Amino acid sequence: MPVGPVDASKNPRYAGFATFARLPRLDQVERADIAIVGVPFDTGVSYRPGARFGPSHVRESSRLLRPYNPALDVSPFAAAQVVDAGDIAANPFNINEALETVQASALDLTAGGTRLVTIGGDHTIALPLLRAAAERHGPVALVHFDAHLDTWDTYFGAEYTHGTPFRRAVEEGVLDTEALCHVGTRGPLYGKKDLEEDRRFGFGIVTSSDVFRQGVDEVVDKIRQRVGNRPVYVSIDIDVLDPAHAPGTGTPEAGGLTSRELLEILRGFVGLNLIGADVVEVAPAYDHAELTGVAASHVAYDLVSLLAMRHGGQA
Ligand SMILES: N=C(N)NCCCC(=O)O
Ligand SMILES: [Zn+2]
Ligand SMILES: [Zn+2]
Repeated sequence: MPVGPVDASKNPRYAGFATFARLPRLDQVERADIAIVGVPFDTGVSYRPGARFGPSHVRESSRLLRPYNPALDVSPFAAAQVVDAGDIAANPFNINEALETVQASALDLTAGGTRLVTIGGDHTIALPLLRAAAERHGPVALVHFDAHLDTWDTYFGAEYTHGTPFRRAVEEGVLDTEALCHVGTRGPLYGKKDLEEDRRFGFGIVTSSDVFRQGVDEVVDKIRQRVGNRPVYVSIDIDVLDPAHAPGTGTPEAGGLTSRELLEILRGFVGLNLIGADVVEVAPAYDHAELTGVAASHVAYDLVSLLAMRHGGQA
């Protein structure tokens, strides 16, 4: 029997230490099927800093999560042993070293087959997480939810930033270039070339406007066709949501998805071969009333649910 969260009917949910969803810590259980891990790192940002405080904010905002997920008909914390593995201590003054630490820690945590849902941190951290995923599964498919492409080349000559992880990932061969998709893209670019290069790397794009005009079902069909049954990693930059739904982020763009649209698309992923995921770019200093924290915690909860369904043989 998995060790579940603290019972909110016996211990008020606002009391005690904030682990994700009030789950046990990794060191309190014998083994974990799914682990939430934080990466408080934001040295890769190009605009507002503060995503280093994302993991603790998302944990605080996850206290109200309940054990049964009706949208997916699963009790994720009963179907699998889910834990909070704490934070990876990434060096804030040396990006290369931070990337190595994140990659090594992700490999460590997944050694016994544990699946990871990582809370950022800025988007730079997707690169070492994808490197670790590829070491375990070979080049992986990617569904990338974001206002931005994040396939730019360099900023101020720097290769490893939050605007460049997926270009580096393609160059390094950790992605399956037959099965790459951005979802929610919008906003001004540096030039048309950004889109041409992105297409050359193999990405398909479902823009934020496509989600609005075509609707969730058609978008889910397109993504599923592209991914098939390949091992797939899902990377969610919270700025894929409209700033009205997620103001607490570093590079906000108008015209984004609603949290309902994002959750509905994720719920269309039942049966995909999901091997890991992240939720990044939550910067609490710009949040209001935990809007962004709550959105991110619910998105992480649905990702955990999808992984738990696979673990429990439900999907
Ligand atoms: N990954 C995020 N959130 N933003 C990338 C923005 C890159 C830029 O400043 O052009
Ligand atoms: Zn973004
Ligand atoms: Zn991003």
